[in-house]
Amino acid sequence: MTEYRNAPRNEKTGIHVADFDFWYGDFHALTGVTMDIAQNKITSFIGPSGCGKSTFLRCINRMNDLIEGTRTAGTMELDGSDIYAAGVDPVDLRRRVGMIFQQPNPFPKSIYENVAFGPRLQGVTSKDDLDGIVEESLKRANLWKEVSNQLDKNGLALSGGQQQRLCIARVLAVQPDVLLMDEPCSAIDPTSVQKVEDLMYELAPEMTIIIVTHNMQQAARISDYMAFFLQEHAGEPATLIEYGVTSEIFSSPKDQRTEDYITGRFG
Ligand SMILES: Nc1ncnc2c1ncn2[C@@H]1O[C@H](COP(=O)(O)OP(=O)(O)OP(=O)(O)O)[C@@H](O)[C@H]1O
Repeated sequence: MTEYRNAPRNEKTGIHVADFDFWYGDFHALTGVTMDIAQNKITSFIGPSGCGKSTFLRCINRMNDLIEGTRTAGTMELDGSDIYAAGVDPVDLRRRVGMIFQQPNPFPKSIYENVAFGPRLQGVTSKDDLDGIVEESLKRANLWKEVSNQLDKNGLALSGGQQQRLCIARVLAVQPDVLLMDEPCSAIDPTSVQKVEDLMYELAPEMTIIIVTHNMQQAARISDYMAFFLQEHAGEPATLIEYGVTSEIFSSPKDQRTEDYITGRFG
């Protein structure tokens, strides 16, 4: 293993991954991923289309379990506990490891109900407690000011950027340790992009954030660490090529393939 795929130095490890492989049925999508993802920092996953970024992201909260015939090999641990151990409840894992998708996907319910949904499932019943959680979550998602006087409005009636922040509020309401974001800004307007990026900065000190992005400028702006994935040959699994401090990868990539990608020579 090349040294530059190792853990960021002087950081606490949030997610430890070693020799991790993933298959969709017979299709071997990812191989040999080894990385320690820093706790309470922002890490971006970059790479050409189809190099397994989203697949790997979805392994972290076992979303791929929902796809028939998938399997994994290797180690993936959250705060030292095996994510794939027999006793792990994927629903509980997904509360700790929240996910935001490219297309905002609020429930067709009121803004209030969207945010209160998770806490209710966790057994919060008091109206005062729920009111408090809804307000706090919407504030943390930078949406409160825009919606505080219309909490009964259907979440789907909001703009795309507001819907995305509503989805973030919905995740924050159950107090996750990790936030996975799969191209969260690619379907929203530039002003909302700015708001989501501001929000990521604000949240990072208290949670581990991982973002898949095709936007190099965004990766450079927001991420502390960056991981470059590549499927080098068609039909062969993709893998992690280079991983490290974002500014260092941009200024002096150690692998020629990383350099070729970030300078726009392919992908
Ligand atoms: N549900 C699935 N079943 C079978 N193969 C899949 C499935 N989802 C993705 N794949 C395949 O796994 C590989 C990795 O796909 P993935 O979506 O993880 O890549 P990506 O890097 O996130 O791509 P993009 O940047 O285009 O979103 C691709 O070859 C893709 O076709």
